[in-house]
Amino acid sequence: MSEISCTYLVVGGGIAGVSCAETLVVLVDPKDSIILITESSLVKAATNLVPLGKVLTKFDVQEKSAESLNRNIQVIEDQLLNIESESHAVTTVNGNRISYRYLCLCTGARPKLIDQAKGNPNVIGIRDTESVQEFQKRVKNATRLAVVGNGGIASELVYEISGIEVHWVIKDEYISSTFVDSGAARFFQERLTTRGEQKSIVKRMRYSEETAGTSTSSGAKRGAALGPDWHRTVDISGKLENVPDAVKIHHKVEIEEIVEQTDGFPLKLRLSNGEQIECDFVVSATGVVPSRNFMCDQEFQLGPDGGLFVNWEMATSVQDIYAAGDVCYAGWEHAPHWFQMRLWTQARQMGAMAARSMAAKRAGETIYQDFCFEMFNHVTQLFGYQVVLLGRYNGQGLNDKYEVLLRMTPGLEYIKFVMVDGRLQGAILIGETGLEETSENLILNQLDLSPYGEDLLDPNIDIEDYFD
Ligand SMILES: Cc1cc2nc3c(=O)[nH]c(=O)nc-3n(C[C@H](O)[C@H](O)[C@H](O)COP(=O)(O)OP(=O)(O)OC[C@H]3O[C@@H](n4cnc5c(N)ncnc54)[C@H](O)[C@@H]3O)c2cc1C
Ligand SMILES: NC(=O)C1=CN([C@@H]2O[C@H](COP(=O)(O)OP(=O)(O)OC[C@H]3O[C@@H](n4cnc5c(N)ncnc54)[C@H](OP(=O)(O)O)[C@@H]3O)[C@@H](O)[C@H]2O)C=CC1
Repeated sequence: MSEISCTYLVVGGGIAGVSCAETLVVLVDPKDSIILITESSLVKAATNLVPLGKVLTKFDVQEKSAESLNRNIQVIEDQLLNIESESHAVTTVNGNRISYRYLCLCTGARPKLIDQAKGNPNVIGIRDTESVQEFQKRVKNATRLAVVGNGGIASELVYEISGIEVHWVIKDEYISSTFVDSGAARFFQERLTTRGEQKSIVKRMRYSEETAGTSTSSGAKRGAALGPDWHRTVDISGKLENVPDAVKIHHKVEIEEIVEQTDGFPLKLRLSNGEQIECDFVVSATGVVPSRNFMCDQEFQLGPDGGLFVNWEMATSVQDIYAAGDVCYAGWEHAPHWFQMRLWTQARQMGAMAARSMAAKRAGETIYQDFCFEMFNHVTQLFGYQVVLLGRYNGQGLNDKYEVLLRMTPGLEYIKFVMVDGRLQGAILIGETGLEETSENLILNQLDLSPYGEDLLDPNIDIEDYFD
């Protein structure tokens, strides 16, 4: 067993771990050592940061070789096995024992498959390179796919996939409910009837796992969650040449049972409305569970979702151990317009916050929570549109006691303001609206907008000029 020691030990080569290690490089005394344990030779890093406002930042997620990280970060390709918190040390799968002063756990999450899957190999989740390769292998020989779930992965997948019949099974009345309301869903849905057209082309320099080699001693290609354009860098088309373009959406139903068949399609899904779908396989895009795949001599306090409970400093309940990204549960009292969602926007912000907290603790300094936790902020791409989500964009936590101001130009933009007592609480901005910074300001400063009434979104009034 090799004995190694360091000041800061970060576990996980995803956005949270890399953001934590890179922030430490900037903050800490160069005499203090930083080790990053990553399961894969490829890590995820945020690049091309473009600020769209005070907190809102658009960025790319790039997969890069772990060796290309700052040279003050010592990278060890390995897997965390056990934490001896009393003696401030960890042991790993490859037989290393690493002593630390501060430890930050950024081990991410894994797909939460529907209970009805019951270990059926034809029900799969999508998370990392390994799982997407499995998906690719199946889709190549398939003619009919069922997708269950109504969040990020399902929304991306049904739009991007081609050459295969798609049945999309959702519990809700409208599509993409994790991110948008029914109005925006209608705005998006037209894109599902024109699948294959209007898709933007993304070009990006990318290492491939094959060229960079595999990582863990087991040779498994495990790693961080996929990047934003994963579906454009791998071929995800089925074998059909002529498929009806429209995705068949099954609204307000759930899968009750999955039956294996020996004739025809390998699976038959019984839905809660009595309908049945026969298909080759199912993608269960039904959320994630935090990856606590290591042992510890002390029990961690957990959140209701099984994540490591952290306070605003990203400190867990175990001394000198911090956590960031998908593995953690944000256990502090949130600002009125912030809530946790497992996104790389938050993974990056939490990783940096954990680094600041550990560095401050070491230096005996007082710090405050980063401003980005004042307001939920997320920029993404859905159905070929830029989507910006700010504050309580879907009226989350407002107990249906809010008003909505809407402006929509089909095929161009969808703007929704969520208002309470004339004050802006959240916004959905789809398309190139140019309203990101103004909306952010209006949520943060809680200006009384009632005098403007519906004129606030009048296309003839330039509210950007008015309020900036
Ligand atoms: C298909 C897909 C598309 C997505 N698209 C978007 C999007 O468009 N926008 C967005 O904001 N978010 C998106 N997300 C979510 C986003 O990817 C995650 O929220 C984010 O990557 C979380 O980062 P993380 O660093 O916490 O975890 P991860 O990226 O999962 O990284 C965790 C790392 O820890 C390593 N690890 C785990 N256990 C151990 C161990 N015991 N020892 C050592 N290392 C370990 C893993 O190998 C991995 O490298 C998407 C997710 C998926 C799956
Ligand atoms: N563009 C982006 O920002 C993207 C973000 N992501 C992120 O990656 C992670 C994984 O994505 P994804 O798996 O889509 O998770 P999400 O959390 O985005 O969505 C999960 C969806 O599955 C539904 N669901 C949960 N359980 C069941 C069930 N048993 N039967 C039917 N539906 C169910 C949820 O409904 P309900 O909410 O009602 O429980 C929700 O609609 C998430 O953290 C997501 O935010 C992924 C892709 C793109």
